[in-house]
Amino acid sequence: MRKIYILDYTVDVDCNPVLLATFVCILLVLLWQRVTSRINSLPGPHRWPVLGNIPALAGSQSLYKRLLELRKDYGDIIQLRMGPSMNLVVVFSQDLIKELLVDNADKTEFRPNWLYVPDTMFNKTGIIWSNGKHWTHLRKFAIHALKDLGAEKSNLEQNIQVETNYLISAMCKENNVQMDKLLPKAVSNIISNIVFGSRFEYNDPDFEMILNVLDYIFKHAGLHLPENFMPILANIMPNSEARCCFEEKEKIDDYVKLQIEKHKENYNPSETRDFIDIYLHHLNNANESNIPDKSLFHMIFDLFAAGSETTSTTLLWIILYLIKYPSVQDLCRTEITTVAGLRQVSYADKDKMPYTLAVIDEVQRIASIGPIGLPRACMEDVSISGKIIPKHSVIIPHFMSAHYDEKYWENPTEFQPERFLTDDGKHIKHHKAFHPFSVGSRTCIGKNVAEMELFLFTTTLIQRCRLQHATPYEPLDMEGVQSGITLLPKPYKVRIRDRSCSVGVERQISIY
Ligand code: HEM
Repeated sequence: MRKIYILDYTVDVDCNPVLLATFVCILLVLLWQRVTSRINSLPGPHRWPVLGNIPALAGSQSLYKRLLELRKDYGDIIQLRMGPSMNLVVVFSQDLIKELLVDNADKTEFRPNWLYVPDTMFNKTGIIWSNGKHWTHLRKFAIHALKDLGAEKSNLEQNIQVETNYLISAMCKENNVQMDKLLPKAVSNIISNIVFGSRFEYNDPDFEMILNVLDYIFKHAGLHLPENFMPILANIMPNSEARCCFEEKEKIDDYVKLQIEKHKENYNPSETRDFIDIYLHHLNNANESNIPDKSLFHMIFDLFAAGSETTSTTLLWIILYLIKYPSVQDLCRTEITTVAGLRQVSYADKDKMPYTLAVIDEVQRIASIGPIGLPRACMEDVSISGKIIPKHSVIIPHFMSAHYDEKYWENPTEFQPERFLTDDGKHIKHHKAFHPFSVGSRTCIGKNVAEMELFLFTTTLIQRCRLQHATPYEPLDMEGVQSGITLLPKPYKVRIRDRSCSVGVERQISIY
């Protein structure tokens, strides 16, 4: 036995060098945790050695809910340690989220590109997961390209109208259609039109593959994956979900590469078919392009990843609320048919349909499909409400807490579309604490596209179909399940009556 002196600790240990080294390592980790927990004084649950607070979050199916439970104990800014060294700060309530993302936008607009899973998948080069000048260039480019392609003009509108017609005929064609499989197809076809200049048939095997991969990634690549905090697990865990995500994504990568090559082969500088053409024009025209070639490839994945699942999940929630509140559905239908009769609804009609818009907004608020935002990071200390969020923290704005903030919303747990209407009921009222598309310098670039899709899909569906709960003896569960990134409604069944057909064909659709 020998005496060992480490700082102020004195210990007797056996001289076996392996045991000695292990012992010293553990001691250093404990000391490190003790020192850093004193420096960082934000409240949070007890941290375990090495694992930190991973056990506090593990097993919780819905991360957003677990965080709300922790809020009750630790307040509106909580700090968690993920693994041995990653600091995670969760911020609740409208006032604090505004202070964080708007007042401190320049300090909190970063993505934490040390989070292993998204960092490996997005490779720091797309819009979603890049930072600095590269991100600014790509974001600007994509916003302009979406505008040029008609995100605010008739091109996009026509594509959405065509797709709503395909969707409704697919819904009404057979019994027991699975809506959670059909809606992502309709919505992804809008992105496909933007990016590739064409839509897919719903049974196209490439399309099925793209959607399956996106679905897998959305369900599995959330912040909850332990590989994010301990990358080594991706190599040693036999069924590492992170590794499966990387393998799945390669399938989309191969498809996108092929499409870019095809576009290059029949490229015509005087024609603009889609996003890929705009990019090729940019490469041809710029003397010195600030956007590297591989970025196109990553931007395309970003648009599919960010624009498909989010929109289709919102539509699943809208249908759920319409069957839960048939009188709301009737009011929408009266408004829609008064304005448009049986003709195709256009986006210009929206100014005359404030109630229907208010219903869409209220569903986005109450369902909060992105209950917690995509992770941000601060590259320097940020002070909010007198508390310091330490440099290099991963920051999570809890958007659902803003959507239910009693300071800004009366009876926030109640579904009240009228709260989004002006007193005379003729216009939409804007609310400070409403952030379905986030706030600050990193807000969603697809907001205009998404709003047009939500309006045209919802109005056309209500205009053409009567939607009813197919199993009214079973209560509808309005609480969602967080599936990776988004909050999905629990399974429900809808009876759908096609109003455009005089005999009124009835079908049943399911949302699993
Ligand atoms: C209802 C549908 C949608 C919702 C709820 C939604 C919501 C969001 C949210 C919450 C963010 C995170 C912003 C942040 O970090 O603070 C985001 C980012 C983003 N969204 Fe959307 N989105 C939707 C549709 C779309 C569509 C249709 C597109 C593409 C056409 C799109 C493209 C993007 C991109 C590229 C980003 C990353 C922005 C950046 O990091 O700079 N989104 N979206």
